[in-house]
Amino acid sequence: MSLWQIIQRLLPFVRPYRPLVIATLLLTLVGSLAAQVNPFVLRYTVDTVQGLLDRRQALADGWNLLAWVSGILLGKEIINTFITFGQKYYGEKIRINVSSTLSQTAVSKILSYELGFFSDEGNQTGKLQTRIDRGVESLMKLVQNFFIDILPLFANAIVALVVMFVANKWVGLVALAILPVYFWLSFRQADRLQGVRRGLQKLREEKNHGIISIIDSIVVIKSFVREAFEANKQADTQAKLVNAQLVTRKTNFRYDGLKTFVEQIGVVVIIVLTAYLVLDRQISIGAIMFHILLFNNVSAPIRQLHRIYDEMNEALTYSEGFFAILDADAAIEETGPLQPADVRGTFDICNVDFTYPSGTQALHDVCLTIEEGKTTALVGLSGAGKSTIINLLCKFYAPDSGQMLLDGRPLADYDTHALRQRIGLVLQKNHIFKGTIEENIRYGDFTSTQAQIEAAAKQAYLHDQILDLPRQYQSDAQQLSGGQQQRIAIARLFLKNPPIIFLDEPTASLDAIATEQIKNSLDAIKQGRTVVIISHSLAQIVDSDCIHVMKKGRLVESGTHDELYARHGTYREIFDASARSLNIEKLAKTMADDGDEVLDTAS
Ligand SMILES: Nc1ncnc2c1ncn2[C@@H]1O[C@H](COP(=O)(O)OP(=O)(O)OP(=O)(O)O)[C@@H](O)[C@H]1O
Repeated sequence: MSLWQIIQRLLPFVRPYRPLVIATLLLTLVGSLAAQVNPFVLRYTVDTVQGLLDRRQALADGWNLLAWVSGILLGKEIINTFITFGQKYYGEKIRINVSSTLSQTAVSKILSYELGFFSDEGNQTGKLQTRIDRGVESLMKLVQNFFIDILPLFANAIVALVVMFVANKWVGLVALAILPVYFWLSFRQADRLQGVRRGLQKLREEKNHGIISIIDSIVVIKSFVREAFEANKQADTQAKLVNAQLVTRKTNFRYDGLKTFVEQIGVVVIIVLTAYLVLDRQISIGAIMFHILLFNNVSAPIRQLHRIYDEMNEALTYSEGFFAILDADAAIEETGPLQPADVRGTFDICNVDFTYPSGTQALHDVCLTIEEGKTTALVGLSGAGKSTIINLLCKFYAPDSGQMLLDGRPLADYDTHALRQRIGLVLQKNHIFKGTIEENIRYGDFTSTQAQIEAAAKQAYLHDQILDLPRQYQSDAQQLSGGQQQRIAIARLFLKNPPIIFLDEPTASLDAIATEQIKNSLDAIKQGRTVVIISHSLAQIVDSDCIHVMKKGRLVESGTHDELYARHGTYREIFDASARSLNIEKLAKTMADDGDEVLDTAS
């Protein structure tokens, strides 16, 4: 991306602040004119003092001059203070507002993207966050450089250069001759840093991703005593980062030294030249100070040139990554025109193939039907593709090929948001947001009253446990146990009250009593709704109306529990293995013995 392209991309974000931009530009112009007052005043003072000395009129006549000069310089400084304040404040105001709009735009964009966007390697947590943070930060530096640094400095430099030329063309030429060397050095410096900076960006993303994954997996790390291993992994990235940062600093220091040297050559040449011109009686003695001060006005911004150019290059690097996030239009979730006012919930999946963006083909030629108002179970070993089917039914992903119909209409034709409003999804692990229990349950329906929230918590068998907490519904939801968090997800489902329900291992993290309670609650809510349930616990699915059995991404069997059991196929294999793992014989014997005891006592 070129600087011009970035400026064009930034314009729509800056445009709402047009009056502020104009005010800043005007202040800049006035400020750069005011900055030239000092050399003029100094030249006048030196020449007048020299005249007084030549005419042997010393202090008595000098007071008047000093009073005028001090008045002009202090008056100019007072005006300058207001100009600088206005310029900086308006510049900052533009910067802060544009930064906030950019961040908000990135957040809104990300929320509109499909799940595949987040599984891309460059968009993992931490990496994405670094790209947004760094991108906005760099773009803001660009806005700051332009409105707060470059404009005033360069306006100053140009005005000073013109004044130098007007005063004496030879001095003006010396000042002008230094500039190309300075520019050339600054550009070379920035170019050398360009490659390193791209590397730095990647390393910073990697470092942040690494830290976030350490926090996410801290329990596993500690339980396997892998602290040293994880620290080493980070140390490797850190070492590369240190190396890249040192290269950057070394390059900077080398070029900064060279540039200061070139600048000092300019100062020396101007002193020698102006002294010669004074001795040759071409200019007054005050002109020496006049030109040195003006040259300072020219070289001050040029001294900043590399920093500004550098930051601009940084902005180029990081803004590419940032705008790539804003521009990922291909990742925007697809939607259709159909508003499912009254969905019945019959899903027909025909010859569906599906491959995740990572390249894993999870479904092969799957054909199945999910009937409205019935409970359908998906059964299969881990990785068989059960959750993938739910992902497709929720339109989180689109199939590679084949047809997916809801109530006879292509799923793709449905308005995605409206469709999801009618689907309740409970996963094995559900996200609990930072906030109170009440806020987390209300996520299911923002319009619900406290009474409705409590009713949902009661249905999820969570209400009594909440009442035992010191702050009850206002307690921090993230501090709840895994099973309690699961019940929050189920309470959200009750509150949402959707006609279609997808349950992916909904009771996996619950204890036996809670599993039974929740099963009863879910059995109640299932009535008259279309339910798809995935569970490794056969007790959850034996009484489903239809069971589809998946194996390695393919549908291998379908039928009721009795039909599939009798078939001696994959379902029977899974069933027998489950029974063995539960030690059913022993359990049955214990229950039978207990039954005998009860009978004996009765007789
Ligand atoms: N987000 C993803 N990106 C890439 N591959 C994925 C993703 N999710 C699942 N897969 C792959 O797709 C295949 C099917 O996974 P899926 O989660 O549908 O299986 P499952 O039957 O639900 O398994 P489990 O019972 O363990 O939850 C697996 O090989 C898995 O590795």
